[in-house]
Amino acid sequence: MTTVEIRRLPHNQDLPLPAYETEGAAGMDLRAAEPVTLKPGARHLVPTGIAIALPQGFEAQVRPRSGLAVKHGVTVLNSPGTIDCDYRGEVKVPLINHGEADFMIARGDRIAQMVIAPVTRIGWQEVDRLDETARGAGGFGSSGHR
Ligand SMILES: O=c1ccn([C@H]2C[C@H](O)[C@@H](COP(=O)(O)OP(=O)(O)OP(=O)(O)O)O2)c(=O)[nH]1
Ligand SMILES: [Mg+2]
Repeated sequence: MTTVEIRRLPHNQDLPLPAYETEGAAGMDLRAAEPVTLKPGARHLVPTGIAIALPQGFEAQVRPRSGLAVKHGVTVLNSPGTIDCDYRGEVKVPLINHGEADFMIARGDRIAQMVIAPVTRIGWQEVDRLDETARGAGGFGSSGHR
């Protein structure tokens, strides 16, 4: 198992660290480090009270929790958010309330999830012509929808 350094920030000496909630969970749930009420249509950058140092070759993706989306219309605005491996600031979650009711977040609530994923970095080889394929330039529904 890969071990990753994590730091609790001064305003968070008490919240549980992000954790896998089940044995097969892909993501670790992130908790709000401060309470906030999201009015319908409102967005807010919610602090999580943690900072991490991912090893080179990894990223963390900040993704919505489906329960919040389905039940309340609350989702991660920039989903999937990208935490770069050289970022040492606080992990924050830009939430938006697409629902019709106020959404109350208490300190410690699980508001999103973070999936650690490998990253491939590439270099470009600029060319005048790309190889030919069956698809060619077809896209955006070119193959139909049935
Ligand atoms: O949901 C997110 C997305 C990003 N970040 C942090 C970590 C990431 O490494 C940094 C920059 O994110 P991104 O590259 O998506 O934002 P940007 O608008 O391109 O800012 P920058 O110019 O700082 O790269 O912000 C978060 O805490 N939460
Ligand atoms: Mg960026």
